[in-house]
Amino acid sequence: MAKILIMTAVEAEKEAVERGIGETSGIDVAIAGVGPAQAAARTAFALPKDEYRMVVSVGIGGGFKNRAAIGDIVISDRLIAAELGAESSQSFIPIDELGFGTNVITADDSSVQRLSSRLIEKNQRVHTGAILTLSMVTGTDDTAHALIHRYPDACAEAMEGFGVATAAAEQNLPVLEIRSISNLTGPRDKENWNIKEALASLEPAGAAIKEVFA
Ligand SMILES: O=C(O)c1cccc(C(=O)CC[C@H]2O[C@@H](n3cnc4c(=O)[nH]cnc43)[C@H](O)[C@@H]2O)c1
Repeated sequence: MAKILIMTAVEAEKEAVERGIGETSGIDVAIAGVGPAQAAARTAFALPKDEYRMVVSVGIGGGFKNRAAIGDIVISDRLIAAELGAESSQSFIPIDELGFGTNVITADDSSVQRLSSRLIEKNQRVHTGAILTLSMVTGTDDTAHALIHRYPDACAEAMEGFGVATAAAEQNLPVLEIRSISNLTGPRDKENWNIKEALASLEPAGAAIKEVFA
């Protein structure tokens, strides 16, 4: 049976996910690197190495205030390249409207729901919604508010999901993104990042991927 490919940005995320998965031959976890370009390139490089039926981008991320708190898990129903488009004096114009492709890749709804239910059974706090992919961590309330204004269903932001999804889509493979929240989006405040708690939440995420899909 074809396998599942999980892409994490860094080794610490990979190790956390692998602890949750335990022993299995049906899932490979690979390092995507940080940022959408490297994530797309590394995913495209990994996919021909085996036969895969699904790709999952997993890692820590920033939660939008009042939508996801530190330690919570967000599962994407839409993976969005939040900055892919053009700025105008009036508003942001997404690349779809410019006629050059899309900045939204949609996840399979039943996969999102099954994974969400499994994580709730594991007593995780779970949200489903859009996850934004950015090249720069949001560092002001103004930017966070502008992003929410542009994407009202956004729950979290990170830097790899749309890159991973773009490589998967090129192979007509379904994709999911799962983020455990390490920080809230807004003013840069490293003291309030809790990477340890977010990495701990990636373990049940890995276990749930295995139990639901593998
Ligand atoms: O600003 C710093 O000093 C700093 C220190 C440690 C890590 C960073 C990162 O930018 C990590 C980016 C990495 O983690 C994901 N991530 C986590 N939170 C966010 C966020 O609020 N916005 C975007 N990305 C986030 C991201 O996917 C990268 O893999 C900075």
